[in-house]
Amino acid sequence: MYPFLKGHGTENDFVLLPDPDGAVHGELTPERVRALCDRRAGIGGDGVLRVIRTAAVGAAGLGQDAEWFMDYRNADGSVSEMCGNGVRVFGRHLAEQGLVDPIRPVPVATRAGVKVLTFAGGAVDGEITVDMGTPKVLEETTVAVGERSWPALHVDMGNPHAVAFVDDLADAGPLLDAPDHDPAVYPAGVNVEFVVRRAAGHVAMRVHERGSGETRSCGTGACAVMVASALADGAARDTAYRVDLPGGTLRITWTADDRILMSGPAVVLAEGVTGL
Ligand SMILES: N[C@@H](CCC[C@H](N)C(=O)O)C(=O)O
Repeated sequence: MYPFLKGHGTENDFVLLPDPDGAVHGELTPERVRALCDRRAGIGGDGVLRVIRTAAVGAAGLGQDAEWFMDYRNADGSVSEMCGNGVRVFGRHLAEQGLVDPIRPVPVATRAGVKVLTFAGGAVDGEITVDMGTPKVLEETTVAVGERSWPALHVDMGNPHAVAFVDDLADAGPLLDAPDHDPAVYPAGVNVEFVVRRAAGHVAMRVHERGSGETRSCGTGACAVMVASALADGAARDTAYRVDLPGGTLRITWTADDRILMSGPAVVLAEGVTGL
């Protein structure tokens, strides 16, 4: 038996595995991740966040100036570079356990580099803002669902995203199957976002996540959507957008010095032990 917690950020939900010194899990296998994320036979989640000290990971280049490393896995057991909702939940867990001080900025190492978290008013249960770094805007591509296809913009937020503007979010249909994309452009797969405009500086989206299927929210996806929307609106840099998702709302700011800040809630709602 080993400890776990359950948390979510705008209903993008995760199983957290405290493993500070890397002694609990050893190699976290895809089979175990799938068992934990199973919504009927497991705890259930869109992904797993292993909470491990950077020093225990032993890999160079993860950001040795951050004490903690977010080891993120998708529900299908695959590894991803980054999870925007997950890193807020990860930070809240560390702060609630007294492992970091929420009064100060908290650096967290990820496979996409160090992300710095700020807790509004130093409170663990308030809004958390993540400095997501500089977005990379890459090529125009296409995504397709069934017979329909849309032009899309390839935005890299540390992990890959294809953002497509649609007339109606229902147009994207039930996103039960992975949208088709060009494997030459996305050799490691892609997260696909469908977006509609609501008002100036306000959009709504649905997402099909690589490795997890349709989820209620995706933090890196909301950042990619904001970048694509701001570029399309000619409003890039020094601007803020509200992004509505099925599971809640995130506020995304593109700063004058080309960084993306994502603000939203994080909840840790249960803890226990499991033998899965
Ligand atoms: N839900 C996450 C993204 C998780 C990783 C993604 N599915 C991928 O494979 O890149 C978020 O909030 O950013």
